Amino acid sequence: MEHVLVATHLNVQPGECIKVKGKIFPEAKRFAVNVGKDSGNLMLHFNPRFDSHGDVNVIVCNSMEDGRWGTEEREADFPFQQGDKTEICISFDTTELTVKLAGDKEITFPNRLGLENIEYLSVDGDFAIKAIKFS
Ligand SMILES: CCCO[C@@H]1O[C@H](CO)[C@@H](O[C@@H]2O[C@H](CO)[C@H](O)[C@H](OCc3cn(Cc4ccccc4)nn3)[C@H]2O)[C@H](O)[C@H]1NC(C)=O
Repeated sequence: MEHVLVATHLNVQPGECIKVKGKIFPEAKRFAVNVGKDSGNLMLHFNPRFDSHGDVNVIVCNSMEDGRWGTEEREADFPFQQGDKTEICISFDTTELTVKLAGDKEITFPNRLGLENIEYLSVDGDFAIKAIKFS
């Protein structure tokens, strides 16, 4: 997937929130929000798939360590629609990450890398960013 945005040299602390607001393309196949240390060390690859890799309307979450993917987790909820505006809020602590989604849905994912801060954010795929907010 092509990068829509890459932010580096961040210093997001546990309990702080990374808010990504934007619009999903009308014909979107997939998009991803990645947070971690750098492009090869991701605490979370958050990847909603509308129709990609044989997945239809599934959120795939994974981690990446030294360029190698971890074990995927697939979520039951899929609060996304092609063409819609959406906002996700990622926060973390030493044990897990929390992704707040529209409709008060929430997804958690283990902090497998045990990172104490987030230095890297990228947004990839069929998504037009409106705003990024660190709070
Ligand atoms: C059933 C046997 C094959 O399993 C499939 O294996 C595919 C290839 O690993 C899985 O698709 C990959 O899943 C990853 C998350 O686990 C990512 O979503 C992959 O796409 C995003 C992506 C990022 N990058 C950049 C990259 C790649 C390597 C190192 C550094 C950056 N390349 N592809 C995406 O290609 C796909 O989710 C997986 N499907 C299942 C059902 O397990």
